Amino acid sequence: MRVKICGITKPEQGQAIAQLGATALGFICVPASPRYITATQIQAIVSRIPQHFERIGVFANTTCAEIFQVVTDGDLTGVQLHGEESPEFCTQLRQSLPTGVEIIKALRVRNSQALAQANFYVDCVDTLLLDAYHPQMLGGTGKTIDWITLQQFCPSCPWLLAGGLTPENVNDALNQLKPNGIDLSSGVERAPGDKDLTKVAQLFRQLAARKTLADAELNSKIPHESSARREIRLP
Ligand SMILES: O=C(O)c1ccccc1N[C@@H]1O[C@H](COP(=O)(O)O)[C@@H](O)[C@H]1O
Repeated sequence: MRVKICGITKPEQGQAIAQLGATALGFICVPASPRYITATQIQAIVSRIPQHFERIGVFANTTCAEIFQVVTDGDLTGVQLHGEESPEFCTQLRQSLPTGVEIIKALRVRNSQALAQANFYVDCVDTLLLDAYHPQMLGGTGKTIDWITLQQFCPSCPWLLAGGLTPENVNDALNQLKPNGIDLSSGVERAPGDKDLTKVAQLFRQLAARKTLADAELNSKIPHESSARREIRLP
């Protein structure tokens, strides 16, 4: 499962979070956010992590030219659109970005009708992300979505769950939903932009324990297959 830790502002924290098990690091490129950093600051962080980690820039209601510049200067592998970007804008952005750059469209879920919007985006983005709705803030709110309303959500492209996830509630969320990945920001912070590495480590311990349990359950369900595999290996 993809695990994106977002709102990173400090090189040493980016490095530590990658080592702890994140698959993606997120950088806030929205000037109004307390987690905002420039392309030069992003570059300083990503230069310290191996190339296989995903590096996602979060934008809201800006231009294709601005996004292109930050992607290039910051050496990003993907962009997350967190504002009111239309499907047409996503299509236009695809044409202006280098090939292979992932486009993630965030939908801020106010009610179940908001999920219907997903249909308009599935053909022009790579991935959807669901975040909680807040009347004054675009993201990083720490508010959870009412997960029950997402139980029928099954878009034809991969999707990430965001919104108020913490090491304490992530198990509950993943017991109810099966996203392709999760995205955490304020739930693993001491203050905006200052990640709490103890909480990040706690998160990855929870996820590892879940995986061990799931693997054990799977193995107990296929005893014949595993003994057949053992027999094949015998001389
Ligand atoms: O984090 C921000 O400051 C931010 C600003 C503008 C747009 C998006 C932002 N963050 C995104 O919000 C979600 C959820 O955050 P949280 O876990 O509830 O704190 C996450 O995808 C961030 O990328």
